[in-house]
Amino acid sequence: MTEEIEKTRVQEIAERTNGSPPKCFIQRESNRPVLDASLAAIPIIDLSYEESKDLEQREIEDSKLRSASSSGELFYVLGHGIPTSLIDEVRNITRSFFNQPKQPLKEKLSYTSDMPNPYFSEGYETDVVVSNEQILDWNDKLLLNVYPEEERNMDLWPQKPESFREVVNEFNEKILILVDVIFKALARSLGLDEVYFINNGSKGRIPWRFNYYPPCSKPDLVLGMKPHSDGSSFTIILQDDQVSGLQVFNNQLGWLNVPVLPYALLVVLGDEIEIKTNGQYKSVMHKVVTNSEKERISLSMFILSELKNEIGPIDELIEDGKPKLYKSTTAKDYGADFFVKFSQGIRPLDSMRI
Ligand SMILES: O=C(O)CCC(=O)C(=O)O
Ligand SMILES: [Fe+2]
Repeated sequence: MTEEIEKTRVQEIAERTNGSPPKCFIQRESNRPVLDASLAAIPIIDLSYEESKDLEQREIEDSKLRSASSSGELFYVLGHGIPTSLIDEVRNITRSFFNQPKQPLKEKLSYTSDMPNPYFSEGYETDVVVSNEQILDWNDKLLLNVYPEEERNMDLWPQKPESFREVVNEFNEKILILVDVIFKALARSLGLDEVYFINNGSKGRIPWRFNYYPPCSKPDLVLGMKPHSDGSSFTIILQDDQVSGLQVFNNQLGWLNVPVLPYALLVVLGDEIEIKTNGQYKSVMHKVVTNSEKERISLSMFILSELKNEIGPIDELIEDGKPKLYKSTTAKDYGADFFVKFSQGIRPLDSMRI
């Protein structure tokens, strides 16, 4: 089955088996999800103050950001200036690519790359199988390098729905602005020059991952996505507007369900920011659970450094005799390491600690 999965997709298996997961998807007992976990209290940061002259309110929002980031919480952002109609369109093209109206598997498989990219796989994919012991995630994804434009591989961009490319371009323009706003707020909240991250290549690449989780008849035994933290500085996630599934790990309370907030965007800090801030800000552990009733979609946009850049603790943040807690590496080497470890459920960040 693990070999077969490379030629088919979870959606097809789910349809063939009526949502009943084959053995390679069944989690070991210790990793099985708690589906009725409590709801996480997610901070909501209003970005509309970021570019305004109301510095007092901006400081309030920055301190919420500082508090969430240093305690390993994810947060929602509102006041992001992206029209709700565009957000709806992004969800529509995502559903439409995977499922509505039903797209033949063969057509979708034509967007699978035959040249694997060691830093970030591209195209219509499911879990990369690196070992026979591996337990697979119950999801399919479409990965596209959206930014910078020179790195786009247009052969892998769906022709259907017809509006796909236009909607991605329009959303990308808004996301690029939002990324700057978030980077500035992060830098300010750390006491760094506002443009620190923007000017040193932290906004180097932004691959997008459209995720599709089919209904699963055994949600208590299977995971939509295994526990992980992202390799990015941060990831912006557009969640399904109706179906929840994302869970976040809280040190005191364990795994918690992330509530749906339809027109807010979720920000999840990743490994790059934890390394750069020498652990002051935390990369967030999260996973996805499935359900037996409804399919679920999401879109993750990973904000990653330029490949040639060094990722290591920032000098200004290790002054005052603070010890360096993380090694330095290049974004290229970290990406390659991440790619191999992610599929095996190993956290690459652990080998960066000194
Ligand atoms: O589906 C989600 O809500 C989260 C997906 C995720 O964690 C990822 O793409 O890295
Ligand atoms: Fe993630």
